[in-house]
Amino acid sequence: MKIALIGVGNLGLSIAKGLVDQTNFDVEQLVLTKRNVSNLDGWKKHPHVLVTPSNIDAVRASDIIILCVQPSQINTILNEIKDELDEKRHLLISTITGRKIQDIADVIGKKVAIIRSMPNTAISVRESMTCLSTNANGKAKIGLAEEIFNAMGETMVIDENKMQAATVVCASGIAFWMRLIRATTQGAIQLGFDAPDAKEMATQACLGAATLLLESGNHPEEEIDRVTTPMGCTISGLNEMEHEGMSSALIKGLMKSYEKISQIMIEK
Ligand SMILES: NC(=O)C1=CN([C@@H]2O[C@H](COP(=O)(O)OP(=O)(O)OC[C@H]3O[C@@H](n4cnc5c(N)ncnc54)[C@H](O)[C@@H]3O)[C@@H](O)[C@H]2O)C=CC1
Ligand SMILES: O=C(O)[C@@H]1CCC=N1
Repeated sequence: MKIALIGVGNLGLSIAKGLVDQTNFDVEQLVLTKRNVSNLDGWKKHPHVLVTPSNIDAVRASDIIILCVQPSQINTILNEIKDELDEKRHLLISTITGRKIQDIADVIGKKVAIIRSMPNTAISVRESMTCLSTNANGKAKIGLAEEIFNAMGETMVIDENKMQAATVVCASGIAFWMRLIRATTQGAIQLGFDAPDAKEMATQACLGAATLLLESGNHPEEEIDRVTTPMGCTISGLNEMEHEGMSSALIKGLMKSYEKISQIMIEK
């Protein structure tokens, strides 16, 4: 595959790392673009990686173009590359929050296959939960998008009208989990562990909980029932957390993030 990543910032770099480390398919060429490429020098040592400030050169050299710029930057990029896009050759994959497939199609004015994706930065370690949507023009290439993102985690094809919700749960979601891990780390330090040990304990406990749910297929509450010994310490702690609004705070946070995406959608 010949892939271009347009705008390699936080997410683009994570995808680049995931792509060069995955072993499911060959990346014949990976082109990375950014306005100022000076801090991408390390990537030049990778075989098959090309670094350039030219989005047009990247499109010319690639079949699959992954757009990773901020929502406010996307129209500038689309106007810059649209004349180079070929309806038969190119697959355009957007990671842009709050920008619909139709918004992109309207700017480029061609029937290029467009797929909207929502990965998270754990794509760098091939553990992303990536949601994908497409419209009629992209249908034939959804399998290709699944192949790409399945090599770097799990994928789910969803209706585009659920993409905002998926952004909050899966992409913002890993930040929410990390904040919970940090809070657990702080608690463990207060209980006497040094910071590195506290972080390792909190992180592995989190990984264990997630793996248990994924592998068993059980509902979280079923597994919680196995941990909460009657009159024990776990239920005392859990109930105290609920009195302080833990579940409510998380749900309210998800709703607030969702509302913010609606605002980003208006600010085109
Ligand atoms: N950061 C994350 O965890 C996730 C981000 N997203 C979406 O991905 C997109 C990028 O987000 P981030 O990586 O966080 O932003 P970022 O600001 O870190 O990266 C954007 C990059 O685009 C580059 N850029 C700007 N104008 C350019 C141009 N004309 N040509 C080439 N490169 C240009 C910037 O230099 C920067 O490196 C956003 O639309 C965001 O909503 C989606 C899922 C997760
Ligand atoms: O915070 C943001 O707007 C982007 C989208 C999801 C993760 N980062």
